[in-house]
Amino acid sequence: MATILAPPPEGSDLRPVRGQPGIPLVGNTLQVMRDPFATARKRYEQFGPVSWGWLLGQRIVTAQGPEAAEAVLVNRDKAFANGPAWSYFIGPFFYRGIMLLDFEEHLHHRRIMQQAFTRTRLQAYMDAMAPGIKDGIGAWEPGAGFKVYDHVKQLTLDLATDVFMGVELDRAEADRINGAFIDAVRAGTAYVRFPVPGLRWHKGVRARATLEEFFRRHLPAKREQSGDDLFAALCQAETDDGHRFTDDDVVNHMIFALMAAHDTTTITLTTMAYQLARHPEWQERLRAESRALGKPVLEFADLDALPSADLVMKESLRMVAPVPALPRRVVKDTSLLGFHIPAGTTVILPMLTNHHMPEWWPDPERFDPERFAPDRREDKAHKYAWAPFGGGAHKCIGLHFAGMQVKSILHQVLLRYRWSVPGGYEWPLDTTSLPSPKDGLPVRLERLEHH
Ligand code: HEM
Repeated sequence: MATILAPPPEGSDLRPVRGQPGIPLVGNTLQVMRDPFATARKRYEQFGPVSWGWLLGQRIVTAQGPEAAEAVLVNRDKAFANGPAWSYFIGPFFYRGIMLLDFEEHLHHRRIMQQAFTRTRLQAYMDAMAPGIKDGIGAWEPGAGFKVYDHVKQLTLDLATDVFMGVELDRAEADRINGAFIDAVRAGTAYVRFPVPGLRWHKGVRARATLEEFFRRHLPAKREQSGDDLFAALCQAETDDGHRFTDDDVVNHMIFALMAAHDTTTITLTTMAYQLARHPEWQERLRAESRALGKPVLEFADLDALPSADLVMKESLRMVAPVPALPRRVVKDTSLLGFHIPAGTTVILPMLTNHHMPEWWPDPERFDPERFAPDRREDKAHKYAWAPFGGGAHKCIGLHFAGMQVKSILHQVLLRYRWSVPGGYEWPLDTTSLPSPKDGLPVRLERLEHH
């Protein structure tokens, strides 16, 4: 039975949001988790872009499509807040991370943080990660059943110690910090979960304490010395008018940035590896481009010299958006595409399924990187048709960093290895948390003799 979320104010020409809410609290959670694509499609066909239902213990309005995404992300009336919406999912572990701040305060922090993502800084991060990539992938063992996801996850985690923390750690300490980091992320990204103390939740809270203690201990030294890592950059970041981060800010932002950077890049690289295994002609095309560069390590100046890698990265981010949904809390009554949304509602932008809408993407299930080529540019159908990095005030601050890291890793891997999957293989994509292959994406990895 279709019901309305709330009646629009008398005399307004706004429409009520309709939906099939399901059982209170639980609602459509299982269907959405199991098959977000089919569920989104059905809702869109039944109710249009804006509908509501119970999801993950809350009354949730799902706002589908790029037009809704634009309205919410641009947030002209400041009706949509990040903090209360994201805190519900990740608050205890990523407390006061920049994505959880709002409005004036967020802008203030964002201006300072921008200083850690300047061109000069990015160049230094890129140089810092090259040796770690070489060692990391050099240790990969060729053969059948090589799990791409697990190896890439480990690699990005190891790189985080160099590029993000810049602290020399003995193995035991590195393992302890990595372990805490994994627990915090796992607690934070477990989508099927309510804020009830449970095992994962408690582990996450303990992990948060370990990370806080770690960063606080190293902070005085970082304040003293300059360095090419993000930790040093956040310690030194200063706006033109002299604003800097407090010690607490640095700790909170470091813990959040580690999380924001890690799983997202891992998912992007894994999706690219999957598509390049299924489409060997694309893998060869990218390899040829990398070889043509004639150098084993990608440099900052080479970032624009891999156009096919760009196309494949964009198409992979379209097919599997690493952040599958962006939540916002409505802080004052507002309207969205002519629908009345009362204060207190949580609105979700489903980026994962938006990228598969046939209204905006011809043949959306087809891997077709050329759709982003200059003569086609299907993403130009709407400014928010392709929005894996979000948009508006909270648009991903690390998007160039992500491109740099993905390309640096891919370049070295393409020169050293070839990989394949059996014909007809399709990965089992788990969409209950951040999207990832349930089987870890096993490939046959082959070492190339002359790289
Ligand atoms: C392909 C990889 C990545 C994807 C798809 C991605 C996606 C996103 C998205 C969708 C948001 C917006 C969230 C919202 O509006 O609620 C975001 C925010 C953010 N991302 Fe990324 N991200 C990636 C990599 C990174 C990296 C590598 C870093 C850090 C080096 C990073 C740092 C951040 C930060 C700090 C924010 C919060 C910005 C703010 O609230 O002002 N991300 N990211």
